[in-house]
Amino acid sequence: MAEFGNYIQEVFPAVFSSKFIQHEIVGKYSHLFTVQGSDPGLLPYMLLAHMDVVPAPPEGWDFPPFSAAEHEGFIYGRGTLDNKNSAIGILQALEFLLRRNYRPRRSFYVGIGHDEEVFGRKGAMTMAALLEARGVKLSFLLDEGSAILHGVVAGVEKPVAVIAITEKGSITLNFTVEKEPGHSSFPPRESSIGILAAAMARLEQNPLPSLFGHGPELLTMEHLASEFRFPLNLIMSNLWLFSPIVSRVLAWKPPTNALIRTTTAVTMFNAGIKLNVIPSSAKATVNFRIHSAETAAEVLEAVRNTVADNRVKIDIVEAFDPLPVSPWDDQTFGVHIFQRTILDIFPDVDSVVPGTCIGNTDSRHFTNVTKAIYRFNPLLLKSDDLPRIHGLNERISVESYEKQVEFLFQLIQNCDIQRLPEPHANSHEL
Ligand SMILES: CCCCCCCC/C=C\CCCCCCCC(=O)NCC(=O)O
Ligand SMILES: [Zn+2]
Ligand SMILES: [Zn+2]
Repeated sequence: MAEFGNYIQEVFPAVFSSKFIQHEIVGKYSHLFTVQGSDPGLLPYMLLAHMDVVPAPPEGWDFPPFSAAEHEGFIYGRGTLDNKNSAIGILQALEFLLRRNYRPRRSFYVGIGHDEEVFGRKGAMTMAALLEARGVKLSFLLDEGSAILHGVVAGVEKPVAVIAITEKGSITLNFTVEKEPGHSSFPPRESSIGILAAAMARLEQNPLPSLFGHGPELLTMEHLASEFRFPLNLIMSNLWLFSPIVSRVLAWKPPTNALIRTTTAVTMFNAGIKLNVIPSSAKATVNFRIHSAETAAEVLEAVRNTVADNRVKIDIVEAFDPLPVSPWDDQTFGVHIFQRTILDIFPDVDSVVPGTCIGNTDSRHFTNVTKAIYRFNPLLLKSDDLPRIHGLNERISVESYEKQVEFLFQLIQNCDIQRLPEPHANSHEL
């Protein structure tokens, strides 16, 4: 982490030597930049990213996950999509602007967290507390969490920019079964492993119900309606009638299933120490991502009812409710800026629609400094790209990275325009 700090100082000299940029190290390794605009009357905004990554076992990768190998126009490596692309992309865009002697009118903050993948407690939380203590109010905050999607939603053929206006809640539970250990030659009828495995199977086989129509996914589908061909466009425009069918279609694929319900993911399972010893305990961890219309307490209650076995002890690792919904209308400065900048840099994007971030981001710690939190990575993602995030062969194309830098370069300048002209393509809707 410290080395990364040295690296950015070396490769972005204009950022680190600018008279109007203050750089602070927060929570030991995170970076907070305050870019002082020339007009102090304008409300500042914030660009957020993170430098930490999830682990990457080398097996199964075409190129070593920490090599940044370039092959056929793609850079392979853990973090290329989540979220070194934003961390480096923001600084790269700022460096380019400074080298052209650009002085922003509107102040802004750049936050690069170092512990997003472990809840952002030291990085993002401390940066947010610092801003709050300084009395900062942001006009908007932009973080990772959604993208330009192409071929991800069944029936939508053109690329659509989905800007997440909220993110799901989360509850992680540890499940433990304790039993008397002993010799495997005279085993008990049920082992701790068998009891726990059965409980996990019940959780997987009884997913939480679809809540389609009770959260912001309804808004997403309404905004996407015109992207579907006949008769799907009619169906999407009349969700009051067709929502049960739409809900079933969305449930087919994991990324859209995640939009309509609280998801259940068994992520860790441990038991046993030797082949001829009955294990004394078995442990599992399950991560639930909570739909906007549900709370962590409700999910816990539903889980207890499904497990329905007192021998399975349940402990909460972490829990938080879904995040508030940010404004989505063309009077909102950030929304206007995103729409305009997407039109400038991605002319093939057919619609800009509000969505839900199905994962969690550092932005959730900033609710006290702004109500306008948006999660959007200016990257084109196809269905085949989604499993690479936290998975194998994570990669970004050189072209996509360049586009990301262009988007940020343009966004910073668009934020300084006194009165943004009307967007030039009226097929794009908000
Ligand atoms: C009509 C919209 C369909 C939505 C389909 C899903 C689109 C997926 C787009 C982007 C990928 C989501 C990544 C979420 C970012 C999460 C960052 C992260 O890893 N945080 C930690 C965590 O959540 O555990
Ligand atoms: Zn991330
Ligand atoms: Zn991640």
